[in-house]
Amino acid sequence: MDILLKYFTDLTETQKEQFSKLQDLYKDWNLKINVVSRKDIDELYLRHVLHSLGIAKVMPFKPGSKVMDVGTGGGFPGIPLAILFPETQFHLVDSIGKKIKVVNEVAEGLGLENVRTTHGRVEEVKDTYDFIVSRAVAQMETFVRWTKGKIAKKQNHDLKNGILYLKGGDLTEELQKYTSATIYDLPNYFDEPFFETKKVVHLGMKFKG
Ligand SMILES: C[S@@+](CC[C@H](N)C(=O)[O-])C[C@H]1O[C@@H](n2cnc3c(N)ncnc32)[C@H](O)[C@@H]1O
Repeated sequence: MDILLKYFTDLTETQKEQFSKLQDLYKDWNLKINVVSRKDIDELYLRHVLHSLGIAKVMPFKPGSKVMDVGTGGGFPGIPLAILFPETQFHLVDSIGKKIKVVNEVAEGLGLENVRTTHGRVEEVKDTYDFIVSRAVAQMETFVRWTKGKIAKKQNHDLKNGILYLKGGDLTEELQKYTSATIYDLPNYFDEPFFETKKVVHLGMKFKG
C-alpha cells in the first residue's frame, strides 16, 4: 500500500484505512468468489488499485459529480476511485451477479457511502453520468454504443463529460474513427514498469443542437 502514498500524498486517515483494508477484503472474498487472479492478488495495490487511480491523475472528479463504472468485475476501477473521491457518487455495474456480490461486500466492509451497484447489463441502465469509466470490458466502438445517451449534458469539469477508459498497447486502429480522443500515458504519472504501455483514453461526448 506504500505505493499509493508515493503518488497520493494527501490521503486522509479514513482513506488510508480504507485502502489498507482492501488487501484482506479481496484476499478473503477471492477465496470464495474468484474476481482477481492469484498472481494479481499479491500485487493488488500496483495492478489494480494504483492502475485504477490512473483515472484520478487525469480527472479529479468534483464533489457532487456522478460516475458509472461499466463491467466493474470485482470493483475496478470503481472501488479505488470511490475511496479517493468520497463526495462523488459511483454506480458500479456488472452483468455477473457473483462479482457484484463481492463489490457489495467490499463496499460495505469499507463503509463506502458513495457506491451503489447494479447486477445487469449496462445497455439497460437509464441514468446519466458526468463520466463513464471502465477497464478491460469492450472495444471502444462497442463501448460507445452501449453507453450512448448515458452522458449528462451539463458540464462541471475541465474535460468534457464522456468516457475515461483504461487501455493498454497500441490503440491506433481501435481509436482510428475517434479523432477527438485524447490519450494520457500513465508513465507520465507512475514510474513502475507495469505502466509502460498503459493509458487513460478520454473520449468527450458530442451533443447535437
Ligand atoms: C475482464 S472483466 C474486467 C473487470 C474489471 N473492470 C477489471 O478491470 O478488473 C470484464 C467484466 O465486464 C463485465 N461485462 C461485460 N459486458 C458487460 C455489459 N454489457 N454490461 C455490464 N457488464 C459487462 C463482465 O461480466 C466482466 O465482469
